[in-house]
Amino acid sequence: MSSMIGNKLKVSIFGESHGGAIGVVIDGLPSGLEIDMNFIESQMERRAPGKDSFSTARKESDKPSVVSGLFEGKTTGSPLCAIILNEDTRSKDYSYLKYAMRPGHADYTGHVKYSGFNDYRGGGHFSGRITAPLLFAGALAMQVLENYKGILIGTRIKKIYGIADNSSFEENPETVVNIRSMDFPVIDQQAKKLMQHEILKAKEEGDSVGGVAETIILNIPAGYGEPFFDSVESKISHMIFSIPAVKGIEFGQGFNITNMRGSESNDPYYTQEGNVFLKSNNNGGILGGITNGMPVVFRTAIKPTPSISKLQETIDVSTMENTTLQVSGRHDPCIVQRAIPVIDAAAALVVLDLIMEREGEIFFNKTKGDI
Ligand SMILES: Cc1cc2nc3c(=O)[nH]c(=O)nc-3n(C[C@H](O)[C@H](O)[C@H](O)COP(=O)(O)O)c2cc1C
Ligand SMILES: C=C(O[C@@H]1CC(C(=O)O)=C[C@@H](OP(=O)(O)O)[C@H]1O)C(=O)O
Repeated sequence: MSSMIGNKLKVSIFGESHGGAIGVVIDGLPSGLEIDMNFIESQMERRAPGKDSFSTARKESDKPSVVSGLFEGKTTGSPLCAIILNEDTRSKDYSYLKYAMRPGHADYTGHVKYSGFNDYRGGGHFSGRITAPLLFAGALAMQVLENYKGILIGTRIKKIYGIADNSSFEENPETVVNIRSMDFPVIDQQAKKLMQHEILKAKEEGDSVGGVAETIILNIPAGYGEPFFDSVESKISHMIFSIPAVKGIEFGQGFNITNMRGSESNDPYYTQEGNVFLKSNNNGGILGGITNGMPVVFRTAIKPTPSISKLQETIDVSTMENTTLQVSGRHDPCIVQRAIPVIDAAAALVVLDLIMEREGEIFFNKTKGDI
């Protein structure tokens, strides 16, 4: 199993949904970075389960406890470890799921790979719950990026089950920061109502829906990225595909760029007072795997929640017979709104790693001004 990601900034996550706790170890953080735990907690609250009728009924406080690497509000330079307790497990919901494989979840693939020794309760290490420690690490990275580099990240819901928010996601600091304060971050309020209606309708019918999230990374300077294999797109995609339920990612115009001619898709350059700008951003802020100074824009496709109470066909791996299954228990009828802060955080980890690859600690020492 590979539970570690990052080059200079290494993040390792651990735990299972129904175990004692889940957590994260962040290795490679420079010492002396000021960390505001209130900011991290506010991001974790955005993801926490059990808040409303659009999400799972499992209630977790998701209050992180830092056990190392932080002293008097500043990083010490040693591995920073945070733990989040699992307080509201109800493992009996999974008693019949030891052998009956949920279609769409990782039950069968996990069973095969780990020879049936995997903790299947609550999806174990495959659970969306494991995004809580990832979010902790990413929220820490987000505030370091904001405070030391002015880089801002925000994600909105672009689409839920065919209902699209067609208003533009303005590439400016106000929009990107404001979107983070919304519980259900849709810009067009009419579209928001229709999306919420679709979620509740699916829930009533014992079903689920998915959708698309759109992310903007603002104020990222030109020149970051390590082609060939550590291009910015590759690193972001690697990270985003680690989030359970993600099934696609596109940058800039994405697949739509194939409907354009080169004369339309090329982003023209111009210069003003010695600085270089681009007139459009069809390439999503990345060329040759390197940032070009425009906002990095990407969209993430999130599938409908696999655990649904509609009758489904499956197999029983103990008898190797065909069977049927209706999943009960507490599940998100839609994952998109809860994945939004996780995507912000995951993107922040990639950007911070890219900066550290290029600038190392010099960047922090320079900007801290105390060394
Ligand atoms: C925040 C979040 C919440 C999730 N909630 C649920 C859930 O309640 N029920 C469920 O079956 N899957 C849920 N998932 C998705 C599954 O964990 C995921 O589909 C499963 O691990 C299989 O991985 P894959 O879809 O990436 O192939 C959630 C994912 C995330 C990121
Ligand atoms: C607990 C969380 O979400 C869980 C993600 C999840 C899954 O299969 O991914 C299944 C459900 O777990 P349980 O059956 O234990 O309630 C969700 O509630 C969380 O995100 O913190």
